[in-house]
Amino acid sequence: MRGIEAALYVLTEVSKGRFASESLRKVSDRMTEGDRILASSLVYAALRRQTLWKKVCENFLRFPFDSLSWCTRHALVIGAAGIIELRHFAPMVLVSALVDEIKKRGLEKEARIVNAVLHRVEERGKFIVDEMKKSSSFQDKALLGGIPLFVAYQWKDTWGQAETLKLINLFRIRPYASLRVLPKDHIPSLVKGLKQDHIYGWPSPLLECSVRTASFAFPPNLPGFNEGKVTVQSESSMLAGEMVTRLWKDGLILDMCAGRGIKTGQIATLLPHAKIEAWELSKGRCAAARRELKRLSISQRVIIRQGDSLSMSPQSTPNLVFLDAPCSGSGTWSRHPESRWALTKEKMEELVQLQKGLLRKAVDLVAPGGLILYSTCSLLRQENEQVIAEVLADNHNLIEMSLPLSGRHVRKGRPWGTYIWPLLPWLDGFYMMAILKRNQEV
Ligand SMILES: C[S@@+](CC[C@H](N)C(=O)[O-])C[C@H]1O[C@@H](n2cnc3c(N)ncnc32)[C@H](O)[C@@H]1O
Repeated sequence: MRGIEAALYVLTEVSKGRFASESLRKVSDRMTEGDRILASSLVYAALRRQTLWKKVCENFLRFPFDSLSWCTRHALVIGAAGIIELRHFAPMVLVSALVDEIKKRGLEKEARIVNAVLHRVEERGKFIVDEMKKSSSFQDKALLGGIPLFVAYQWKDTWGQAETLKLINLFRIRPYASLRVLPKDHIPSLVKGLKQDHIYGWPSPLLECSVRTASFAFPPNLPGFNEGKVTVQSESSMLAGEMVTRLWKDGLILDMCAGRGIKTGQIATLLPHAKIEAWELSKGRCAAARRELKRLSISQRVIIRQGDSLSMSPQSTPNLVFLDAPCSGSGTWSRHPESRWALTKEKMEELVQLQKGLLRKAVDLVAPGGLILYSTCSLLRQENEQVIAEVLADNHNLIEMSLPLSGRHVRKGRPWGTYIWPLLPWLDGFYMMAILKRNQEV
């Protein structure tokens, strides 16, 4: 498969709700190394600033962009991103390959449109983008940063314009992979093994069990991966798991949203004496979580259950509830740029209702005197402080417990909880709040 064909395929998969990285991985063994690099560069350049490329193309269209077929829209976005952002290959080679792809699908008229528009983008596109860079308009800055406008305005309301512009720029940092290494005495041999694979890795100054790499992709055959000693996980995610282990004293830990079991596995590895029950709605993720726990050799110690946490009953009353809530993922938008464009105001409202429902359920379930850790990988106040505010308003026996987090990457929520700011390539944006359910009603 050629790189340009693969890029079109991946954008089609993304529009069906799939992750770009997974879709790229699916076709990677059908490509040469050069085509793999080309496909991945085009896909990420296109996805990071999709609305910007659309806007540039609209300058040269006489009818609405959205009236074109999906495939043509993808070709235009890939073409504009490639021509303006990627300087290492000839634009006309890209344009003719994209035109051929559209022709192959029998869309002769749209192929002519792609050809005409992308030639104009080649002549004028860079100038249009340079003019936007000079503009002081907030809207242009959001477009250039690849942040959906309604989110940029919500951040502006929360953090103010100056902070929001800094945050938008942080989303241009290229994310790198960090590795959770447990037991941590495996770190030296991992670093050595990575070096043999030409990957630079070094122990993180932030977390004892983390190794940072300067690699974007998941390095296959990591030394220690099959034995469960190494797991790809962002440092913010590791911090959330670590907070659970710091809050635990005794009794059952209930993980309400286990996903693929990444944090569940971390918690169970760090707390060999804790009893853990983990729930997950999705059948596929539940199966992935079971595989993950097997890889870590801890399947015996964790009960994984598939079902809706809004209506479940755990086997006993938990002393600690971990609610790693489903969210917009806005803190991980550097890593998963496709999620930026999947979020709509309506989707956001649905998520907020779900988050409130799950948090209310956590409050009902946790033992008096017990704790809840609420976390999201979102930097949107609606999914964080506002969810907490509503649940706290209905339950006067709940209070915030402070978390042992400090450093330049830590920010206080307003007024509750703590944000991890995505200041470094290994840190996603995260929010966490520990809640104590007091023993007596007040
Ligand atoms: C943020 S992810 C969890 C990530 C996970 N803790 C990890 O570290 O891999 C949220 C998860 O909640 C699940 N979910 C959504 N609604 C749910 C519900 N009502 N009950 C249980 N799980 C739910 C989603 O399928 C998703 O896997």
